[in-house]
Amino acid sequence: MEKKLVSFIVAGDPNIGATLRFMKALSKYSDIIELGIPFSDPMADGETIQKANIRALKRGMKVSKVFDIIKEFRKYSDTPVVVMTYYNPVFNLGVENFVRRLKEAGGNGLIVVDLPVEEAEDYLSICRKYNIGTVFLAAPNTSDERLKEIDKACTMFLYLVSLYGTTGVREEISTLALNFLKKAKDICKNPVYVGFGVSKKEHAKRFIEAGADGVVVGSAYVRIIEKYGDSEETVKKLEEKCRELKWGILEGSRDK
Ligand SMILES: O=P(O)(O)OC[C@@H](O)[C@@H](O)c1c[nH]c2ccccc12
Repeated sequence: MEKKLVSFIVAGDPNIGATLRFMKALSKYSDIIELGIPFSDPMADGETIQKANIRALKRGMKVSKVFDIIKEFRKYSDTPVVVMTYYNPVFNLGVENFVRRLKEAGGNGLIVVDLPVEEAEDYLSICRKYNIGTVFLAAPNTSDERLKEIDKACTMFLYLVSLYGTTGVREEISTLALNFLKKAKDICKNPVYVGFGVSKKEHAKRFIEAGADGVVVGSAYVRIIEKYGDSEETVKKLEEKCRELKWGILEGSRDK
C-alpha cells in the first residue's frame, strides 16, 4: 500500500484565514492533514507547538471555529482531516456532540492524546456510530500486550511515538525508534505511522525503509509558521517542506 504523509498544524495559528491557506498548501503533498485544537496545557507538546497553541488561543481560537475551518476546507479539498486534541475540549462539549459536529464539518478522524484505550469504550462506540476514524498513540515503553489493545482500538492508523519526550524537531532518528517500529509492525494489524521528531526527507525515508506505513510531521511546519507568520512566504515554505518529506517517503518506498 502507498505510504502516507500526515502533516500537522495548530488550528488558528496565527489566525483562522491563515490556517485555511496553510491547509490548502499542505494538502498538495500530504495524504492526511492533522489539525490540532489549541489547548492551554498541552502536556505532550514541546516548545514549538506550545507557542503555536498560545498564538492561536490569543487569537480567540475555539473548538467551534475548528469545525468551521474544516467545513470551509471541504469546499476546496477531499484530503482527509484528523483532529488532534486533548480530552478536555471533548469533555466540555460532550463526546457525542463533539464527534457528531466533527463529522458534520467533514472531518475524518480523531486523536485524543490523553484518553487511554482502557477508558475509551464509550468514545469508541460513538466514533463507530458516526464513522469517525480513531487513532491511538503507543510509546516505546508500551508493553506488547497493551500494544495489541491499542491496535484493536484504532480504525485509521496506529500512531507510534518515536521517543520518550514531547513533540519537536530532532536531528537524529534513534535505534530505539527503529526497534520499536519493527516490534509494532510484527504485532499490529493497523497501518503504523511514526511521529515525533520527524522533520526532514532523510528521516521520512529512513522510517519508511524500516517498515513504517507513514510518517507524521508537525513541529517542522509550525517552526515555519512561527518564523514567517501569516504570509505568502509561509505558504511557499510549507509547500516546499511538504514536498521534501513526500519525496523522502517515495524514496524510502522505492528500493523495497
Ligand atoms: O511535532 P513533531 O515532533 O513533528 O510530532 C508530530 C506532532 O506534532 C503531532 O502529531 C502532534 C502535535 N501535538 C501532539 C500531541 C500528542 C501527539 C501528537 C501530537
